[in-house]
Amino acid sequence: MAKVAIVMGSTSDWPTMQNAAQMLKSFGVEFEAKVVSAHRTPNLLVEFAETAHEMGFSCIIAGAGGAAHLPGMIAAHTHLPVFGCPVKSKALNGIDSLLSIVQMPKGVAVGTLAIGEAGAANAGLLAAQVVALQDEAVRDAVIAFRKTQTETVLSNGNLELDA
Ligand SMILES: Nc1c(C(=O)O)ncn1[C@@H]1O[C@H](COP(=O)(O)O)[C@@H](O)[C@H]1O
Repeated sequence: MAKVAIVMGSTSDWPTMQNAAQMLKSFGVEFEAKVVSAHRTPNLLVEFAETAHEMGFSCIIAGAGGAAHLPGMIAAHTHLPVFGCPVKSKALNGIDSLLSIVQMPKGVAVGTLAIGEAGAANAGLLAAQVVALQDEAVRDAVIAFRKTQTETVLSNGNLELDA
């Protein structure tokens, strides 16, 4: 089965990026998660991105905060789809991360998600949808998830005042 890679700039991103991992796990999609940094481990980044397709990954989720060059640099070294997750930074609440990831130059694509946990979870969902193109069991799991979500919202009914 195709695997999904989750890479992040630091272990401090893991609480956010775990949301992507949990989403993949819920659909039965195999994943590997590790720290790779464009700034701190530049050689590892090139080695990882250049060989990711040989390792059986179907797409890559890359999360980083602050000067978040990781997703773009990964995308520069692979033909696999890359989903970028802006991690919420302490100083600028993730606006820096978002702007660093989203404004890629034409010709090198990163699909940018929302800042923080929701974005990371949606990156996991998108990656599962990529895997679902070739894998019926994952496709059925994604469809079931969406159906349950819709039913849950519809069953909420009318909202009442607390007091
Ligand atoms: N943005 C990047 C990159 C990169 O883009 O390569 N490498 C680490 N970082 C980010 O630095 C922040 C602080 O890292 P530390 O908590 O380790 O100091 C993290 O959010 C990480 O993603």
